Amino acid sequence: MSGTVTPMMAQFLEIKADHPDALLFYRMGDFYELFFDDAVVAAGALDITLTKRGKHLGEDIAMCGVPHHAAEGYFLTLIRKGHRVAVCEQLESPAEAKKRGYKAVVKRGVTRVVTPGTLTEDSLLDARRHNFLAAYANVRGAGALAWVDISTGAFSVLMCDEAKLGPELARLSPKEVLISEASEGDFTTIIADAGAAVTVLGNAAFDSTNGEKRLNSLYSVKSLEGFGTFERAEVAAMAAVVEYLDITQKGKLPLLRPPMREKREAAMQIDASTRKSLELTHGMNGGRAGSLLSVIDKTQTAGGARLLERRLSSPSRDLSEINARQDAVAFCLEKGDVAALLEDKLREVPDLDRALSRLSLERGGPRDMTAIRSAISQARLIADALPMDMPEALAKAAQDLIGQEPLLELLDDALIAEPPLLSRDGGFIATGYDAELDEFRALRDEGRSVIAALQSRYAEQTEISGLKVKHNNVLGYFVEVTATHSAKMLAAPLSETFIHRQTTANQVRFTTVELSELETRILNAGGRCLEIEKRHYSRLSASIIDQAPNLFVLARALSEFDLNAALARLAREEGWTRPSMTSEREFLITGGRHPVVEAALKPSGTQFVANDCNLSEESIWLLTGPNMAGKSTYLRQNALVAVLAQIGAFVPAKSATIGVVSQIFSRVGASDDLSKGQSTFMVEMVETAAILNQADDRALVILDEIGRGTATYDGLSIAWATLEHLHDVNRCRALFATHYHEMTSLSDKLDTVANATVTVKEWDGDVIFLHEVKRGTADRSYGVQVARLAGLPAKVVARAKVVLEALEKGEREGKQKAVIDDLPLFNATPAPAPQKTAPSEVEARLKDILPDDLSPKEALDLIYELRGLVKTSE
Ligand SMILES: Nc1ncnc2c1ncn2[C@@H]1O[C@H](COP(=O)(O)OP(=O)(O)OP(=O)(O)O)[C@@H](O)[C@H]1O
Repeated sequence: MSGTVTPMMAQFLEIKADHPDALLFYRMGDFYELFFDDAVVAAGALDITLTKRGKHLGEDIAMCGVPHHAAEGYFLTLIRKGHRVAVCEQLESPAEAKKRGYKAVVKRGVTRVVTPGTLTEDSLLDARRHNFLAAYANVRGAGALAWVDISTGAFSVLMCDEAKLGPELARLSPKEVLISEASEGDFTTIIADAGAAVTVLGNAAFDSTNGEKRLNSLYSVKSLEGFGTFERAEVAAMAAVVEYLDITQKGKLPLLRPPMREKREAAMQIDASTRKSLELTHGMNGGRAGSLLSVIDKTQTAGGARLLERRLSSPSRDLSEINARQDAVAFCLEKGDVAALLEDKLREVPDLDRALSRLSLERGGPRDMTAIRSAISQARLIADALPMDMPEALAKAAQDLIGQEPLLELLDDALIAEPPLLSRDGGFIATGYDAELDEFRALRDEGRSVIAALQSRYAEQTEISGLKVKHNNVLGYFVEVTATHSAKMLAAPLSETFIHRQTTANQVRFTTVELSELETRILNAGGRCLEIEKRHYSRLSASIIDQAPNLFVLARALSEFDLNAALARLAREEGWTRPSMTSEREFLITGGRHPVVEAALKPSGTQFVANDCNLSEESIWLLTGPNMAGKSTYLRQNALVAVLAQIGAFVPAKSATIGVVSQIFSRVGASDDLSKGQSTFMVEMVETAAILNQADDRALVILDEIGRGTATYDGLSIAWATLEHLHDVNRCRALFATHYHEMTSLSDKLDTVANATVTVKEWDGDVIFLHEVKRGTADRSYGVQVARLAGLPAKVVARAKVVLEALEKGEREGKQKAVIDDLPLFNATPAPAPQKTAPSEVEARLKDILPDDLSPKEALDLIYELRGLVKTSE
């Protein structure tokens, strides 16, 4: 048999051939099975047992499987590990297949390809984050990036040249990026660096002419002009996204909203490394923890949380937009009762966007419909409770909250309060909605009580009290008695009513004409109920999808209210203030704080020390100060204040006046990028170069210890020249922290450079950090003292002090090298460990004395006594 291929295996191989790059989950009854190499890979990745099933061309076929009801979790694990999954379902029942012939194989086909960018299930998604699928297209040198969140339908596109691709991907953090075969080599690294999966599509998917046709038919328009004027590259990128959705969703396209054309000039520019170092939406470990987002997110709904993430990823630089957003937050803050009511109602709002998209992909259920119902009804309640005089942004959103009353009424009438998850088993349509359905339901349910009545009648008639009417899938309904009653049942007169069906070891089973008729009626009623409910489900689904564009707008309005109420709560709870925004180049912050560091200090009861910053007059501050004093914290807190101000939030400060910031650059801390073959110093220089080449006069630049990764004089020279360049060429606002005290003299030469320092106190040889930023320069670095606090062995600290003193003396006298040569050699023998000795006689005697009780005479006597003791021990 080794050379033959079973019909089922032939079917498997045919389907697999169409999906070579995905793990094929092949449905067999209640399981998904994987075969051959797929099985080996999946068993390893999922840590499940690898078995064998038959042979193919003489070789064992490797196999593993997972139960279908638990499959989602396995999909997620595989996707997280970088795999793609093709889900192959049975397209007919085994009974249907049998009709075609005894050996016919059940028809199967791939219904969906699960990839990182195309997830829709709540269980596979983080509700509070977007899950973007992006495509990058390049048409005759012009680049464009399109991205979609298929779980919400939001679709955007942006002209984006190659140099800007990295920063844009860092902003969006998509899960998957599509590129064409032709550009495969060029962008793979940039995409992988952004943490996204790279998916390569044939060049045809990026064809802009066919793409335009595809998009026109998707949106049922003659031309895309109604949505904006799109460049060829933009059309190509959008078309690739749509093509890919078509492939992975097997023709069931999600509800895509009309594409939004983003303009780069509208948003504050933040590059990838700045985003990372400021930890805006992701902490250092890549998750939400430790990020600014995690500290400021007080939203009640998943949609609100996603809107906040979106805003924080691209703060605005449009003054009127920023002011309008701040007006909305200020309103919620002033009208505390309105905000409280909003929050109260919003708490009940489910994830409308995602429910809607699941319904459109036919992956939804009755609970998605009730989610939509309760979102609409909460929106209505909110709209009714809102006052008339609201700021523009809220007034506009309030209008979008209403208008869905007919749909609400329909869903209210049609659906029960708490329906089941799946539509498959029915039971979600409300009683009284459809008279025919109610009738069949009564018959179905009544059938059960009729069966019970029949059972007691038969028990009486046969005088067999243990007689039961049961049901199984083979016989349907049947009468069952134990074998002891078999003779009685098989003889007249009972045999005239009870027709023998089956004898098992202990039981005998019968049917009756009456029972068969009843069975048919009951079964039909159940089937009819399901049929009717299914029809209603499709109708309701269509009514909802018909309203999808308006529902997306409604969802957006709810998110807007949520976000503003949340930002107001944040301002109230944390005592934040409204920044005053201008179109000039001011930057004046009093009592500024770092929200994340402050939150981290809170549990220990440590007070965060607030600090001022004024770049309005001298636009560059050169900050010196000891290690650990709080320089990096100070630098970042000022950048974060600017970011928060421009998303429309209030800021952690007593007061703030900020001229709108166009770009933020932050070069803080150092890390190797060994994957790119770059050393710490190299990474630092690449990032510094980017800043010096790009920062404009409205930028805010933060540079922390530039040049520390190389020899002292090289580092100092680079830092010096960098500062001069920022001052002369970039003319931006900047905070520059350094340990090179020599640089403080630059403030005398450059008119807009000021010196500032973070203060410390020295106490008994130790440093005490005051974390206060003042104008002026630091006198020393205190590096050695800080090292001591870190637990460096005492001997090393002592030695370091000696070397430091010698070096400082040498520098003063201009003969550094000679002094180093003169230093006594480091004594490498370890210091003897301090020994614990028993107290001496003198110490023991002293311990017993109470000095206050001694008269002068007794004290003198004691001295003689002690002296005597010392003598004896000598
Ligand atoms: N304003 C502040 N108020 C209270 N604590 C602060 C403040 N600023 C910083 N700290 C505390 O001091 C620690 C060190 O701060 P930071 O890393 O900013 O110092 P640094 O001067 O940049 O140090 P280094 O020069 O060694 O990099 C912080 O983790 C925080 O706990």
